[in-house]
Amino acid sequence: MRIDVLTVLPGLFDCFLKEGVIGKAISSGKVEVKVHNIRDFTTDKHRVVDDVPYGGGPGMVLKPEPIFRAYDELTKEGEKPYVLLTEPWGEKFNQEMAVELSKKPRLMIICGRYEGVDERVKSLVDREVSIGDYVLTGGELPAMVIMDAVLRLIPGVLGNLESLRADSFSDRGLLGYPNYTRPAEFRGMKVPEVLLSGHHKKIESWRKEQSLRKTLERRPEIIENLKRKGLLTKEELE
Ligand SMILES: Nc1cc(-c2ccc3ccn(Cc4ccccc4)c3c2)n[nH]1
Repeated sequence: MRIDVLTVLPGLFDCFLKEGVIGKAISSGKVEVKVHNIRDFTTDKHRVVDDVPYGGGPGMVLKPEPIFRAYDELTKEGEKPYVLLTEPWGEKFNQEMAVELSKKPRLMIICGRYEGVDERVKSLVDREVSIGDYVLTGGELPAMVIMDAVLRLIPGVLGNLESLRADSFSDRGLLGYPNYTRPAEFRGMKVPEVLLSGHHKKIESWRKEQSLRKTLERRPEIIENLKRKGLLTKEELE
């Protein structure tokens, strides 16, 4: 997969693209992520990317020209990207959308700043995406959240963990099961016996039951959603 990011703050992505699972996926060439400074697509001496809003009002708006110039330049050759615009009030990002986006060969993520982008930029956009009902200062963190959730789903990015997670609950949006590691008892808190039993079938069913129970308690709508889509097995429904 290739992702092109358009932003006026490219430096925000430096650590994200170097560290951890994402950093390894990029350095190994499993995925390609290019961050482009919108300012590099201006033509004036002062490299202006924003302007005051028509009709008055506070703050500044990102001008359409530099963004369109970047889009034209970056789509001259190769497959057309599926274009996302991060927005405070876009479609809510979730695991289902992450799975869908992970199947696209190429993404472009336009990151707004200030009061947002000129409305005409949305003629380039396939999906306006919000990462939650809270207001951030710009679209870069949402872009990193989306890339993190999408890139970890690319085959080979999670390495050998991926196969072990083949039927991963989290990819159906179920909440995770409790994790424990040594010591077996810590400040009087013991690790559940089943996890020390070495009985893999029992451990697997305990974990599945924990995940379903936690999801039913905290996010019953996820269970209803999976039931409606027929994505819960018969034994999971019992
Ligand atoms: N989930 C989520 C996404 C964003 C987001 C995304 C892009 C931009 C571009 C500018 N801002 C700041 C802004 C604040 C208020 C009104 C309009 C714009 C952004 C915020 N906030 N929260």
